[in-house]
Amino acid sequence: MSAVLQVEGLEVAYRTRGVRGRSVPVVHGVDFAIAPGETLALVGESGSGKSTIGNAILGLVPAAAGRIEIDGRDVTTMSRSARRGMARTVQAVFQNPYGSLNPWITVGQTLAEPLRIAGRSRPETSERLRWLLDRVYLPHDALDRYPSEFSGGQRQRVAIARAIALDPKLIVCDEPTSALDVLTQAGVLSLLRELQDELGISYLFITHDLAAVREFAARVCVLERGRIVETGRSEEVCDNPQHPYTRELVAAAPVPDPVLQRERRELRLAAERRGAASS
Ligand SMILES: Nc1ncnc2c1ncn2[C@@H]1O[C@H](COP(=O)(O)OP(=O)(O)OP(=O)(O)O)[C@@H](O)[C@H]1O
Repeated sequence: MSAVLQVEGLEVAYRTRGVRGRSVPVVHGVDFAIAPGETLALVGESGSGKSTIGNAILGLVPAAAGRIEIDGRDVTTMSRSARRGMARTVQAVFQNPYGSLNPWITVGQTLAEPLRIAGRSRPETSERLRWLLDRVYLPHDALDRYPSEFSGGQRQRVAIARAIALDPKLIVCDEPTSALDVLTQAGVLSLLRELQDELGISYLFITHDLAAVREFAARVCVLERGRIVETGRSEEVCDNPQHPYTRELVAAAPVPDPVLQRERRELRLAAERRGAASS
């Protein structure tokens, strides 16, 4: 099966400020691929270039050299408008659910925006909004509420709903749980996995958290100063006591997110009641 994402010889450099600004390379000849429905984790110390690679894939920073093929199309050579069109295929979930949602618009407006840009009709949009909320276990009345009325985990679920609105093939998850408490982290990861099983999405999972990698990703690339120094199955990298990164690993059993569990239960009961009433 052909890869959803193929990165070859990727180089990224940032320009320093000022009139004598020079180019500082931070990603050096990175290669990796992600298959349909697969999760690949990108781990490495702070500053090793993980987010820069994610941002290059999302078109937020330019590639200095190399290819980034998404769904068979090299996005590094695309025009801006063609690149914007790729938003249907590749989406992102970022670390901070407090900052990534516009606080001035309702959840309904947030989720409707990509659908409006994609030209969906009003009836299609309202049906899709309800479908999205069901997928992330939020009640339909969430549509009229503002981000400030939700917990961090619930906001991250809104961000996930927005990311899946247009059926993307790939989601770049850049530290999607690191701003959340431990209980909520496991809930968000289990939701991402559930969506992967249902919708076949691929994830590039950028993280420091090896326990999460072990739980969530089949393969992992270890990045050091902008270079991939190791690629392997996550159990090989995470369970190897000799590996320098395993020192960080806390053997954390997945912990259920109590809020997500309660909401799932309530929604299930409500659906059962509706079913009983209509039969
Ligand atoms: N906008 C920018 N302008 C200039 N340099 C940058 C910029 N963003 C990142 N860098 C530099 O690029 C290098 C890689 O940063 P990046 O954020 O990709 O690393 P990271 O592995 O994601 O780190 P962290 O885990 O802390 O998020 C670092 O040296 C960083 O200082």
